[in-house]
This record gives sequence, structure tokens and C-alpha cells, in this order.
Amino acid sequence: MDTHRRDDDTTPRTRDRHHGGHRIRIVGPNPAMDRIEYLDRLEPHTVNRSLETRILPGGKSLIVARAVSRLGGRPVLYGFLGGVVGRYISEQCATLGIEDRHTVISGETRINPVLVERSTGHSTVINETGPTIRPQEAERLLRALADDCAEGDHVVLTGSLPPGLGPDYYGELVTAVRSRGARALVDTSGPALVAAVRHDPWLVKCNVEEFTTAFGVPAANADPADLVPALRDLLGGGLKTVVVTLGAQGLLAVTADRALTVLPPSVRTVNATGSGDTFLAAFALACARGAGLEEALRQGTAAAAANAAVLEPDLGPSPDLTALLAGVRVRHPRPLAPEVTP
Ligand SMILES: O=P(O)(O)OC[C@@]1(O)O[C@H](CO)[C@@H](O)[C@@H]1O
Repeated sequence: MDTHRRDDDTTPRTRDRHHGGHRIRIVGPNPAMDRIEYLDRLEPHTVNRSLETRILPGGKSLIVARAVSRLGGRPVLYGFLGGVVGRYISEQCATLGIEDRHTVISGETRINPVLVERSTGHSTVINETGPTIRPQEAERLLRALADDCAEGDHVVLTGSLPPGLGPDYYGELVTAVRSRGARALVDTSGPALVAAVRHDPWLVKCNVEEFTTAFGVPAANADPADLVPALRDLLGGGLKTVVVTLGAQGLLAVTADRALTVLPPSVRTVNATGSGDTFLAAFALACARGAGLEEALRQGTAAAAANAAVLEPDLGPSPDLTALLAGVRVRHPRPLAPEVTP
């Protein structure tokens, strides 16, 4: 926890000179401790014995922040933390060089079991719902973010919303971020995703199931590029880019005038948990450093592959993505007529 700063201290934070003064802020309303159980094979409906247990600060926001930090950025992290797990996550922020701007709550931060099969690389994640957030706690986070945010910042809003927050909470945060001239990048699902889109974030990222479920779009059959028109329908106002991840098939990115398919480098997947978060971390960092869309997508895809190739959702102290970057392929699946969005 940032012990030098009270929750009601509204002095804007210092700018990050390394990124031309712009910061990467990450908001995870529902952080977690990930309890990773390594099994040879998961057998349902019987007793399973773990071969090894690892504990990591998790929830999407922690994975994003950790990856930004590993890649040389200086992330600032917001969310709600309470209880023993909350204290553990605060300590981990300090260790990992993550600026901790979490809001302290009366509830208990959740623990999410992640069951990883060593024989197949498949993982099963059990996401707890998380603690109930009180209205004044929700307001404190909103105020802290609005006070800190400045023009040119990239603000990643990620993960599920815990009980107590309405589906429009991300929408309120997006509005605050936009009002400061910063860019909001949203990665969530269900009603929270639908509501956030209405507030015109700069970018939306989700996986293909989250997209088809939230927006009632029929699943693409053989060719994911069939989703391009439905993705393009979401654009408009401030929303410039929609990214849909497709697992081992990479991702689809759609803007007003182009659609790109980005294919990942070939790696042996050991544990893909957190690859979407690692993508977003590297993507946001690349954007903050001035990269264009295609380059940022490449960086994100290489980082996601690096994450999938190791047991834990962590890029390690000094990741070198050079070889993976060389293996990323970008395709233009369907030329779009240049069109001015409404
Ligand atoms: O409940 P949410 O916030 O949607 O997802 C939480 C979570 O499944 O996401 C991460 C992987 O992306 C894990 O660390 C974590 O447990």
C-alpha cells in the first residue's frame, strides 16, 4: 500500500519522464491471489492431489501491472484491497515496483484457484465473486483515478466487477478517464463490457466467446474474419479499435478502415492463463512509447506467447521478446472500404 498517501489525498502524481510524462494506469476492481495447483491430470468428481502449489498476486490487473513492470514500464495500480490477501497484494506491489493506489475496503480480497495440468498445459480457473464493495469505496477509487489521470495516459480497466458495483461502473471510470484527455482500454465481459462500450473507451479487448456472448453475435464458423462486420459495428464516437483474441489462432483487430489478423509465433503452450493480460500490458506500453497499431499488436502478441510458454503468468525479470516478435505474422483478412465512422 502507498503509505505516503491517504485515500483522500488528491494531489496529482508525478509524471513518468521515461514515457514522455505519460503513465500506464491499471484498474482492477476485483484483484485476487492466484493459488496455482499443478496436477498431472485433472480428474473431476474425485480426489485430486496437487504436485506443487504456487501463490501469485493475480486477477487480471496484477498480471497486467507485473508485465508492464517486467517490460520496463512504471505501472500505477488501482482497485479494491481488503483483509490478509489485500495486505499480501500490497506487499507484492512494492516488491514488483508497482505503484500501489488501491482503495482499502472492509471486505476480503478473493483467492482464485488455478488448476494446471502438467501433461496437457490445460488450465481450469475458479474465479471467486469477490468482496462486496460499498458505495463510498467505489466513489473513493473513482476520485483517486480521476485526480491522478492526465492527458496522454493509457488507462487499462480490466477484469470482473465485484458485487456492489453496478454494470456501469467501468462506464463511469471511462468517462472520468476521457474527461482528463487520457485513453481508456477496457478488457471485461458480459453486461460490464456492453455498458463500457456505450461510454466510448479508446479500445476494447475481449476474447471471442466474451464478444459473441455479450453482444449476442452468432459464433464465427470456420473463419474468424466473418466477425469483422459485427466488430466494426461497435466502433464510433471515441471507440477506435476493437481487439478480439482467438486463443492459438491469435487475434482480430478492427478499426474504422482496416481489419488485421495477428498470428502468434509458434510456442509450446505450458499455461495460457494471463496471456490476454500480458498482451494488453505490452500493447499499452508500446502505445505509450509511441508505437502505431500494428507494431503495438505485434508487441502484445509476442508477450502473450512468452507468457503461454511458461508455467506461471509472469514474463520473468528481464524478458527478451526479440525471437518471438520475429515469429508474429500480421494479415489483412478483408480490405475494408475507407469509411468515416459516425
Ligand atoms: O474474475 P476475473 O477478473 O474476470 O478474472 C480473474 C482471473 O481469472 O483472471 C486472471 C487471468 O486472466 C487470473 O489471474 C484471475 O484469477
